[in-house]
Amino acid sequence: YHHYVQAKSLHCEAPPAGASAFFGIPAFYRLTRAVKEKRWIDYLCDQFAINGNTFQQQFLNRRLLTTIEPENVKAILATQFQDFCLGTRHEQFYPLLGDGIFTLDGAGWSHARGLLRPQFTRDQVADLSMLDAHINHLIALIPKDRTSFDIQRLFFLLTLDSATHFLFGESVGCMLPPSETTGVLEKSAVRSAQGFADAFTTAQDYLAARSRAQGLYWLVNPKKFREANSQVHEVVDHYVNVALESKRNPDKKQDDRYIFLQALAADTDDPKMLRDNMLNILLAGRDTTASLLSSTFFYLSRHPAVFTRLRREIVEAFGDSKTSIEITQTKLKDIQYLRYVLNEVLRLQPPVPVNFRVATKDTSLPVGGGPDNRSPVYVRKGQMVAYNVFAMHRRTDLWGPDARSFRPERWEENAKHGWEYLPFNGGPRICLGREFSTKEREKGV
Ligand code: HEM
Repeated sequence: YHHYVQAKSLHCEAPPAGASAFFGIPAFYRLTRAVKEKRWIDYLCDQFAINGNTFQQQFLNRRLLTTIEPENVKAILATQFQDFCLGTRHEQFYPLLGDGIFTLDGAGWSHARGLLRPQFTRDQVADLSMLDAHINHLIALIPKDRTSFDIQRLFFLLTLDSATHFLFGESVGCMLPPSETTGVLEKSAVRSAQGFADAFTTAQDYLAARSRAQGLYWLVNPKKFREANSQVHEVVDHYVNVALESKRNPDKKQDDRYIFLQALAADTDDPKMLRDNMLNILLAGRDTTASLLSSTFFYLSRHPAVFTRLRREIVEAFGDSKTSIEITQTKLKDIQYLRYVLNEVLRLQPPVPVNFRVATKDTSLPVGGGPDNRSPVYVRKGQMVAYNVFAMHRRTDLWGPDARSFRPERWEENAKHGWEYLPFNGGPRICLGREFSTKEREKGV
C-alpha cells in the first residue's frame, strides 16, 4: 500500500511486464544458456523487441527494471545520481578489486575519484611516445606470410603491456619472448608475463560470473578464482612496494620520468589503497581498449571503402612508413574521419554494452509507464535498474533505418548526440580514462 500511494503521488504508471514466471528462474536459465553460447547480447536485445523500451520482470530474488530510454539513463546517471548506487558490485568484485574507484559508492568513491582525477589531466597522459615500443612489438607478432591470425588476442596483450607501463612504470611485457620479460614475474607465483595475463583474465571471468549471479554472487568463489586473485595481488604489491620505497628514499630514484603509481603514492602511503586503485584502473582500461581496437579492425576489414579513406587521411597527416611525421595529440584530433570511424565502432560495439544501478530510495524514472509508455515508472528502494547501451545505440527511431549498419559518415551529417550515445557513461561517474583511451586507439590505428 505504501508503494501504491508513493507511485500515485509521483504520477507513475506500470511499465510492461517481461518474463517473470517461477521467480524468473526460467529467464535466468535462458540468459545463462545464451552466455554459454556467446549470444547473450542478442538475447537481451530480443527482449526489447518483445517487451518495449522499458519493462519490468522478476529475476531470481530481484525485481528488475530494464530500459533503453535516453531520458531514463540520464536520470539514473546524472539528474538523479543520488537516487542510485552500484548495489552489490562492491561485494561481487571485492576479492580482486578491493576498495577502489570502480567498486565504491558515496564518500569512498568521491575520495578515490578526487585522488585519481588529477593524474588523468596531466600532460604526461598526452605522451604518445610511450606507446611506440608496444605497437612495434605488436607489429612484430603479426605473421607476414598472409596466414590468418587472431588480432583480438594480440590487442589484449598490447593493452596489458601498455596499461602496466603507464600505471606501474614498467610493462609486464607479455608480447616479448619470455627471456626478455621482467625478472619480477619469474620470481612470483605467475612465473611469466603470460601467467600474469592468464591469472588476470581468470579472475575477471569469475567477476563477470559473480555479477550475473547478482545477490547469489557468494556462491561463485572457487579455489581457481581465489588463487588467481592472490597471484595478481602479489605482482601489483611488488610495484606498490617499489613506489613507496622510492617515496621514502627519493635520492635512490633511478630516473625522473612520470609514473602514475609513484605520482599517486605522493598523496597516500596506504599500500592497499594503492593496490586496489591500480587494479581498478587496470580492469577499467585494459579490456575496454582492447575490445575497441578489435572491433575497429573487424569493421575495417569488412568495409574496404572506409579503410581506404581512413588510411589516405592518416597518411596525408603523418606520412607512410618511409616519411613518418611525429604523431601528436593535436594532429590526431584534426583527423576528423578517424574520429567518425571510432565513434561508429563505439556505437555498434560499445565495450561496456550493459550496465546497472540499484535504487538507494523509493524514486521514479521519467518514462516507460502507462499505455503509451510515456508516464513515469516507479522504482522501489533496492530495486535494480539495468540499462543496455548496446541496444540503445541500435534503435532505428533514434539512429535512422540504417541503425545497424556500420556507416562512419553518419557522424559527418550529425556529429552531436546526447544521452542516446553513451559508450563512456555520463554524469559524475563518466569514464576517467576517456581521453587516454581515445589516444591509445588512435595510435593503434
Ligand atoms: C574505449 C575505451 C573505454 C571505454 C569504452 C570505457 C568505458 C567506461 C564506462 C562505460 C565506464 C562506466 C562504468 C560504470 O560506472 O559502471 C567507465 C568508467 C571508468 N573508466 Fe573507462 N572506458 C575506456 C577506457 C578507459 C581507460 C583507458 C581507463 C584508464 C586508463 C579508464 C578508466 C576508467 C575509470 C577509472 C572508471 C571509473 C570511473 C568512476 O566510477 O568514477 N577507462 N569507463
